[in-house]
Amino acid sequence: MGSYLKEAHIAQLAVKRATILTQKVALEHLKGVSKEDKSPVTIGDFGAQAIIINSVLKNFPGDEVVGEEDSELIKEKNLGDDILAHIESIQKEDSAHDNELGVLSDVKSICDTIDKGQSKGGRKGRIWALDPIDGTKGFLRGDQYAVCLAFMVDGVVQVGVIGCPNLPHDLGDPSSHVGGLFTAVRGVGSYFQDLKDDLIYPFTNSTKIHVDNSRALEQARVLEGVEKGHSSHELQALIKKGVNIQSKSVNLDSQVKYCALAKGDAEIYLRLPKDVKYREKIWDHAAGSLLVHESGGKVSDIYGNELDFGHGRTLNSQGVIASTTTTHDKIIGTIKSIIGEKGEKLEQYCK
Ligand SMILES: Nc1ncnc2c1ncn2[C@@H]1O[C@H](COP(=O)(O)O)[C@@H](OP(=O)(O)O)[C@H]1O
Ligand SMILES: [Mg+2]
Ligand SMILES: [Mg+2]
Ligand SMILES: [Mg+2]
Repeated sequence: MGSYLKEAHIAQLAVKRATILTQKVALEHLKGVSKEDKSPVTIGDFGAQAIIINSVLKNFPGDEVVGEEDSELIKEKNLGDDILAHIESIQKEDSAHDNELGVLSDVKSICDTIDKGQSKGGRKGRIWALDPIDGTKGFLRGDQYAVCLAFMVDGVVQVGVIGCPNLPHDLGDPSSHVGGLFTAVRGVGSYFQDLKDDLIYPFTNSTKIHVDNSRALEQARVLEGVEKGHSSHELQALIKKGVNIQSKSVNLDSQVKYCALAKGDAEIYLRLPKDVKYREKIWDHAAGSLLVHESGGKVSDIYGNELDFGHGRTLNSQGVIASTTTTHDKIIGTIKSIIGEKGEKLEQYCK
């Protein structure tokens, strides 16, 4: 099987166009509406999903898309004209790529395009997994968020592209430039480039990135989410204690955590379940997990099993541990020593 470089290039162009749209929304009006499950969604999520699905299906018309959002709230809350205005403004700015990405010019086609993201996923065929804004809560706070797109074949992620408009180039140096575009292609590697630089071909203007395996476990830099409802910070603290890591974690929203790990700015990303029944969405992890894999790291569920992206719209496993290869086994061993080999004691930490 060849490498999916054309898919990667279209994904990069589409993610970049969508990311710029989200930045404009962030500047102009940060307002969310509440979805059925009470989680927030914004004009930025809808606009980004429309742009990316339109671009993907223009180039690969037979493919399916598993996208997070649908158009119901656009109609209910009358958001269509606002979304259209943002899409038209970004298309005007990025018109050089209209031939490759296509354009959207009315509310009905925006809604129809967003609703093409309802694939059930699965183990067969060419399927894209899209999170138009991952970390919507971070986006609304003005913190980290990411635009995430993955391409899968027969349930295996082949390409992952993540736009991170607010991520410092060096996580340890807050004064460094912000804004990155991360790309992973299975068998080829993981790459980083400045979000503002031109995308001439997948890896022009970009740097190959690697995880940093040089630190001892006790010195490892740990990443966790910001939202206490999305992962168990209590269990994460116990695991850190168990492996003797004393430093404070860096809390970041979204898949920028995978990006920071992949480029060697951190060693461990802990995501322990807050709810034993919760199953992670594939769009929350598909792109990021390939990025870490291709940069030499390891990603698994909390028991050390590989994530299965062919199961459907969700994974059929609990939590995520992403880390350098040198630290992974010890973390999984420590988790099992706390929650039991099969998670017998997990429930007592999930309230
Ligand atoms: N109970 C839960 N457990 C784990 N993840 C959850 C969750 N409820 C929501 N999420 C997911 O957490 C994602 C954000 O991750 P993080 O906390 O690392 O920033 C959300 O993505 P969206 O913001 O795209 O909806 C959402 O899908
Ligand atoms: Mg959401
Ligand atoms: Mg998400
Ligand atoms: Mg989202």
